[in-house]
Amino acid sequence: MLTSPDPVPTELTAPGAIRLGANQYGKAEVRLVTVSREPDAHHLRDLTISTALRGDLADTHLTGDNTKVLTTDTQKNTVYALAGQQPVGEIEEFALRLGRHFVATQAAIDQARVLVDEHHWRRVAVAGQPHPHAFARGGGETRTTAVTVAAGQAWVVSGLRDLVLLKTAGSEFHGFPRDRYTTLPETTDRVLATSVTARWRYQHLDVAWRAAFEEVRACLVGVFADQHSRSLQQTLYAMGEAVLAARPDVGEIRLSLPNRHHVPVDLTPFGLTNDNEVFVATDRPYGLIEGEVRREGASDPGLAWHTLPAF
Ligand SMILES: O=c1[nH]c(=O)c2[nH]c(=O)[nH]c2[nH]1
Repeated sequence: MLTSPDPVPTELTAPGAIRLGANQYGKAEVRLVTVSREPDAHHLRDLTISTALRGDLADTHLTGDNTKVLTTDTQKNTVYALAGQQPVGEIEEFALRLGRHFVATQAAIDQARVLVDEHHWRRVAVAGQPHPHAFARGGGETRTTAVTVAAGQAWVVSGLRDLVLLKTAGSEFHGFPRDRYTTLPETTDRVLATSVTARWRYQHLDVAWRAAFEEVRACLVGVFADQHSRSLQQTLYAMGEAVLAARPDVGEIRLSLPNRHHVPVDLTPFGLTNDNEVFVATDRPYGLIEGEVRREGASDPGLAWHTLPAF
């Protein structure tokens, strides 16, 4: 005999209003390369740009009426068109131009988010001379910005990622609790390595973007190199503290520091000693140390961090 299934609790079956939640749309990872051809040398910029628009976009979702949808194809074209009208300048300036363009020209759009990554190329040297128009991709480090434009306001969070740092002295790690599962030896002399992702919020827009970026980067690198580290956590805080001390225009900084472990290899099976000179660099798993360092009394971050991650 067939039995009817257990009744489903009514609160799970009762019809409730179904609504559209938060949404945004845009073109992700538009690749833009510009060459400015000056008489003596060419200058190269290599950017990846993502746009995302928010606003009165219910119709396209609910009825398929696209009258308020500035197409993602148009957003991509706008990136190229604005780059063609004047030099892109600093990534923050270009992101602000793009974001302001979308909010100013589209009645239905009240928020634009623009992420820009800058990829580095170094001018090559040939016979010791800087070449006028040949470049080599400069490592993996990327300069980033995330700009939000809304109702006459704008917020800028700039940063970097894949800044790989390593030091062979000045790093200890000990004093941690040992339980029945702890095997990690204490160390007073270890290799410390990480790949820095950093994002910091500017409290206003009147900033010399490149100089500010260089100063923040120099703080991060300088502290990593010079601080005597008792943990990557201590290093994270010291890096953030140095940035906030150097840059009053930065309200807070967020850091993500993977611990790229360098483990001394046991050479005793080979009848050898390892005097802290031979390591295996392991890629996973890795410790991941993350945190924010904030300034008391910083300005309201508004929508600044809502850009990150993209959604
Ligand atoms: O700097 C460190 N912090 C940790 O929390 C940790 N944990 C670990 O295994 N090694 C390290 N190193």
